[in-house]
Amino acid sequence: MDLFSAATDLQPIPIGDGDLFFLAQLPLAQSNEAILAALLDDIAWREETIVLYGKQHKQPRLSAWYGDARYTYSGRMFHPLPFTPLLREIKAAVEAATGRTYNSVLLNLYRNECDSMGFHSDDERELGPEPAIASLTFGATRTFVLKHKTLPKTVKLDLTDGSLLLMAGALQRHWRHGINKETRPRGLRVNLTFRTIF
Ligand SMILES: O=C(O)CCC(=O)C(=O)O
Ligand SMILES: [Fe+2]
Repeated sequence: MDLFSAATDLQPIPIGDGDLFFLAQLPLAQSNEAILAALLDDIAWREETIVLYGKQHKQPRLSAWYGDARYTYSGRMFHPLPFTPLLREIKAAVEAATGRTYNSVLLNLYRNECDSMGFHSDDERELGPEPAIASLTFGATRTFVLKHKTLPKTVKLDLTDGSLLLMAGALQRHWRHGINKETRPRGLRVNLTFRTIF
């Protein structure tokens, strides 16, 4: 093994109770900056509202859903928009790197340090018992936090521009994950999670 060159394929992160893999830079046909700019332009970003204890809240981020399948998320039915050519191109690169196929993608736009995602498992029935979820990041680095459901274990990963994280196996069964708000200024970040919906 060449210890001095950066990995070009997914490397396992030994976490236990599930499978986690990381690649610092997914090989892509365009620069990260060009893809980020195109995603900001192309994607139909929406500010969704969620109802918590009968009260409406704006989600602390923008989101969009593209794919071939219908999907329920937080009890709501989402009708995905059809994949754009850019999303198909990115999906092909993610499929090549992960050796799996996907039929939908959830995109999240974190506008600044105040945007976040609460702790959750991507364990909806439609994703199957051991879902493979491939998470691709463009723009600002944010810390991805995993918390074990029954053990006092927390794992933190910096998801940097162009990086790919693959969650698979029993991970969603045993761990929750989320993105916390930050106190120091953060620029804009786009994250794409590719999934297969059955
Ligand atoms: O933004 C991230 O890195 C996490 C996204 C996520 O967990 C999800 O879309 O389910
Ligand atoms: Fe998630």
